[in-house]
Amino acid sequence: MANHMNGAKHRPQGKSLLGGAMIIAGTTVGAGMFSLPVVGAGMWFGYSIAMLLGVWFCMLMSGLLLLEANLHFEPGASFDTLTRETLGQFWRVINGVSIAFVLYILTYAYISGGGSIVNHSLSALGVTLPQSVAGLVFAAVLAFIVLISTKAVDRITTIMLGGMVITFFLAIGNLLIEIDTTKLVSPDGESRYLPYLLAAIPFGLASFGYHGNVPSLVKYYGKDANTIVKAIVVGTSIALIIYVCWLIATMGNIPRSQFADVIAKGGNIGVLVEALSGAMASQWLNNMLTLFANLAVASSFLGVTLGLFDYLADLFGFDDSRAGRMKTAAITFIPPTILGLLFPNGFIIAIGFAALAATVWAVIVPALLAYKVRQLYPNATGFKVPGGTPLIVVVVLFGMITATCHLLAMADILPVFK
Ligand SMILES: N[C@@H](Cc1ccccc1)C(=O)O
Repeated sequence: MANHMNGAKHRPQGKSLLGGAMIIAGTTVGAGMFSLPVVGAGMWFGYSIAMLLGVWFCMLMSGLLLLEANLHFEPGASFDTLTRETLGQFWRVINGVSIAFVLYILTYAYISGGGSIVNHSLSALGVTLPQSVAGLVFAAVLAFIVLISTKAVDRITTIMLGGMVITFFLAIGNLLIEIDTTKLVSPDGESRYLPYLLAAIPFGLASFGYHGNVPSLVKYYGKDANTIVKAIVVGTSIALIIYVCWLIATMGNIPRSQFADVIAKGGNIGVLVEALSGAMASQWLNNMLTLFANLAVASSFLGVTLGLFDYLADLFGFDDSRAGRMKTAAITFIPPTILGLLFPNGFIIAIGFAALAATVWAVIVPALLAYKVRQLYPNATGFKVPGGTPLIVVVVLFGMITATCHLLAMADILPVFK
């Protein structure tokens, strides 16, 4: 799920490392995860794992660079303040636009993915709906929760996270036991693998996005660099472990050639879960897997839209009265829902565009912020990410290469597995 930042404010004293790590892991693990086996099918397992490790490292470093810059400000200062005070108006605007874009496009991705998985669940009950209508129902129910209050979102996401942990271990645990290692190491289908890596990198980046929560952690823990660093390292490592298990479970059960089918059907969450269901003997575990997918998308939807809701309320100056919240809800939910009705299957495309915008505010801007604060405060003694300027260059290059990969794949210049 994403953006558990609002939950942080309500947490009582006694701030454990675990709480922060869960905020980061909860934000990181979300819809991006469901795109990984689909976009990784071309390069398959080994290269997918190598890509995840590389992306995890770069996204961890960019988060720590953001933290380094953030610690030069008072707790509570967020992206807007950081960019305004260090990089100036130009970057402030670019940054703000890219954040808003990511939140909106993710909301659309969740409506598309939510429609797909709700539809898959209903079909098991013998109910068939057009997918766009299923997306509308999914969005309407969850938007209502956001409209009620931040507290409602906080309570419900906590329950959902608990449900996710249980259903993940039941369903994936079983899939992990049943994997066929020959599927993992000697896949079927065409013999080209490595060229497909480039087009998949943006999806790895989106899956490891959590950076909106770094300022929230500084606000939550104060200037306790040590604990925040640990929370980010532990939180992103949990996500890495979950993704590796997820790739083993999917690629160890669905043959590579069958992924072409999943992709031809749009690669949406319901289609992937359906393909995975075929590999499961027990109907009960099958239901657990479906429930897990529903909860994962729903909790991400709540997290992201709450972030978008607060962002837009602040931007347009709408207050917290009933009328104010209705206005904010209208601009938060209506545009992505209309998009969901018009294009119910744009899930994978939306995650790709989310990654493109995230290269700006979650990768390049954090590196530039750290570079700038090091120039402004050369004698600072606080937390500093090791690696000096070379590491900053690596992170900026990673962002630029990922953005380029996405644009080239969109222009049909990079090979995409079909
Ligand atoms: N990592 C989140 C998406 C995300 C991207 C960027 C920032 C925050 C969240 C997901 O997989 O759903």
